[in-house]
Amino acid sequence: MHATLQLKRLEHGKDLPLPAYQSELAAGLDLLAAVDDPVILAPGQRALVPTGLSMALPAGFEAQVRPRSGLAAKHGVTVLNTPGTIDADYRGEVKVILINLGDAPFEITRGERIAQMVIAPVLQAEITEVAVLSDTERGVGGFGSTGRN
Ligand SMILES: O=c1ccn([C@H]2C[C@H](O)[C@@H](COP(=O)(O)OP(=O)(O)OP(=O)(O)O)O2)c(=O)[nH]1
Ligand SMILES: [Mg+2]
Repeated sequence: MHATLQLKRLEHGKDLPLPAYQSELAAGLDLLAAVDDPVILAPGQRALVPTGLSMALPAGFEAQVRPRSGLAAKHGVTVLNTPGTIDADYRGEVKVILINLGDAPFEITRGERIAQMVIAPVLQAEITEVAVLSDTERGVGGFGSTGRN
């Protein structure tokens, strides 16, 4: 599937490279921290980190902001609201909500790759209210209901 992603570098991100796929078939585009000064995340602390980017996704697509496994495995740093949702009609700055679940302070420096963004198709469903739902074998069972005797 082909889609064009329009990216705009904001004033405070003009010197940072545009996100790029890091390998031929990479799913994610790395997002960089557009912080001026380093930000120290204490254990348990979170921060809304600017990327210096705004964008226009094609209609019918979203961008998902996801953690980088390296930061998670090495430092316990992840994206709090993963997967973050960027709507196709959002024109504000893309920001990343990072949280430090590790046990040491983590320093976010300018230009560091803090998260990745995956472009994915979305379906906007037509909503219709009903009084009765169709019967199924599963019915109301969930939360570990299958495979029991
Ligand atoms: O990790 C994220 C998640 C969201 N956004 C931006 C793009 C998205 O289109 C907008 C709204 O996100 P969301 O719908 O998740 O937040 P909300 O709390 O429901 O805010 P709103 O009422 O603005 O929809 O915020 C980001 O920059 N980063
Ligand atoms: Mg919302």
